Amino acid sequence: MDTITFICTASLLVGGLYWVVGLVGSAEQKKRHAIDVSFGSINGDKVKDKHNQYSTFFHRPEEIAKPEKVADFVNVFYDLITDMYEHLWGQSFHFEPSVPGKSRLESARIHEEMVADLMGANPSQKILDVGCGVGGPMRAIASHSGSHVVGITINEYQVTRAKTYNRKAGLDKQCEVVCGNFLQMPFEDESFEGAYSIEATCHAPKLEDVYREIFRVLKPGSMYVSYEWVTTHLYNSEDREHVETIHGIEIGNALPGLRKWSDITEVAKKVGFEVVKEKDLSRPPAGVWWSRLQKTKFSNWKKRMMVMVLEKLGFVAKGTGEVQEMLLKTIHHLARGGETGIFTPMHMILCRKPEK
Ligand SMILES: C=C(CC[C@@H](C)[C@H]1CC[C@H]2C3=CC[C@H]4[C@H](C)[C@@H](O)CC[C@]4(C)[C@H]3CC[C@]12C)C(C)C
Ligand SMILES: C[S@@+](CC[C@H](N)C(=O)[O-])C[C@H]1O[C@@H](n2cnc3c(N)ncnc32)[C@H](O)[C@@H]1O
Repeated sequence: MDTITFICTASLLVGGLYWVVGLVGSAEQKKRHAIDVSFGSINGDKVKDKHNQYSTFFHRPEEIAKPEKVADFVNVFYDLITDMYEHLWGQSFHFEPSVPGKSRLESARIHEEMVADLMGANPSQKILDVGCGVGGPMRAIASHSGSHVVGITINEYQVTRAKTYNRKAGLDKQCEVVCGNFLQMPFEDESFEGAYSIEATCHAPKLEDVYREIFRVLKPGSMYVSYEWVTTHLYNSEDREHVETIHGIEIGNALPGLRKWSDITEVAKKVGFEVVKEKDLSRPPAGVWWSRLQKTKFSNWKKRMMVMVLEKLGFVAKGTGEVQEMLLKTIHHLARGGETGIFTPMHMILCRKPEK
C-alpha cells in the first residue's frame, strides 16, 4: 500500500468510526453534530412499521377526522421524533422569535419566561402545562416564577425524559409530569391557578374540546396563555401554493388540520374565557423564527445521505431515513409558511376565567 492509499483508507476508517459512534450513544451522550437517529422510545425493528402507521393516517383522511384516533396518531409521531428533536433542537419543542445578540436557546428561554410573566405566575400557585413535551418550558417557567408546574403529555416516553431532566435540574419537587390526554385530563375541577400551552393544542382535532377542558380545571380568576399554530389573514385557500404549504406543515407535524387565526379568540370566548390580549408574536419587529431552519437545511441533507447509507448497511433502524425525510420536507414547508407570512407558530392568546 503506498502512502496516499494508506492515508485515504485510514481517514475513511476514522471518519466512519466517528459517525457510527455518534449513532449509537444515548440521547444525552451524543453531541449535537452527530446524526440524530436513535429511537429511545421504540425498538429499532418497529420504526418502519410505526412510520407506515403514521403515514397511513394521511392516506386515509377520514382517520384524521375521527377525534378518538388523533391521540394515537400524535402519540406514534412523538415516539418517532422525540429523540431526533432533542438532539438538534434541545428540550423545548417550539419556535421563538430570534432576539438580536442572543442564541436560539436564550431566545427560547425569553419566549418561555414571557408565558410566566403574562400569567403573573408566582410561588404560591399551581400551574398546568398542557402538552409539555420533555419539559423544557416547564423547567424554565418553574425556575423563573417559583410556581409549581404540572405537565401533561400523551406520550409515555416524553414523561420518562421529562422526569429525568427535572431530577437532573433539581426541579423534581417543583415540576410534576403526567401521561394523559389533554381532552380528558385526570385533574379535579378548579384545581389550578394558571395554565399555558406552547405549540401543543394544534394537535387537538377540535380546539373547543381542549379549551373547555382547560377552562374546567382552572380556578375562577385564573389566567391561561397559549402559543397557537395558525394560518394568518394572508392565507388564501384558493392559492395552490398556499394550500400545499399548509398541508405539508400538517403532514410533517402530526396536525389534524391547521386553524385560522380568528378561530382562536372565537373558541376561547365560546367556552367561557374573557380574552385579555391576542397578538401574533412573529410580526415585525420580532426577529424571524424560521431562519435557523434554513441554516440547517444543507447540513441536514448531508446527514440524510449518510443515514441512507447506514440504513442500507444495517447500522441504523429500517425506516429511519423515511422519518428524517419527512422532517426535512417539513422544514421546507415551515420556512415557506414563514416567508410568505401565511402561517405563524406563535399566535399568542391571553385569557382569564371569569370570577364566579
Ligand atoms: C411544535 C412542533 C414542533 C416545532 C419544531 C420544534 C420542529 C418542527 C420541525 C422539526 C425539525 C425538522 C428537521 C429535523 C432534522 C431532519 C433532524 O435531523 C434533527 C431535528 C430537526 C431539525 C427537527 C427539530 C424540531 C423541529 C424544528 C409541532 C410538532 C407541532
Ligand atoms: C410540539 S410539542 C410541544 C411541547 C412543549 N410545549 C414544548 O414547547 O416543548 C407538543 C406536545 O403536545 C403533546 N400532545 C399532543 N396531543 C396531546 C393530547 N391529546 N394530550 C396530551 N398531550 C398532547 C405532545 O405529546 C407534545 O408533548
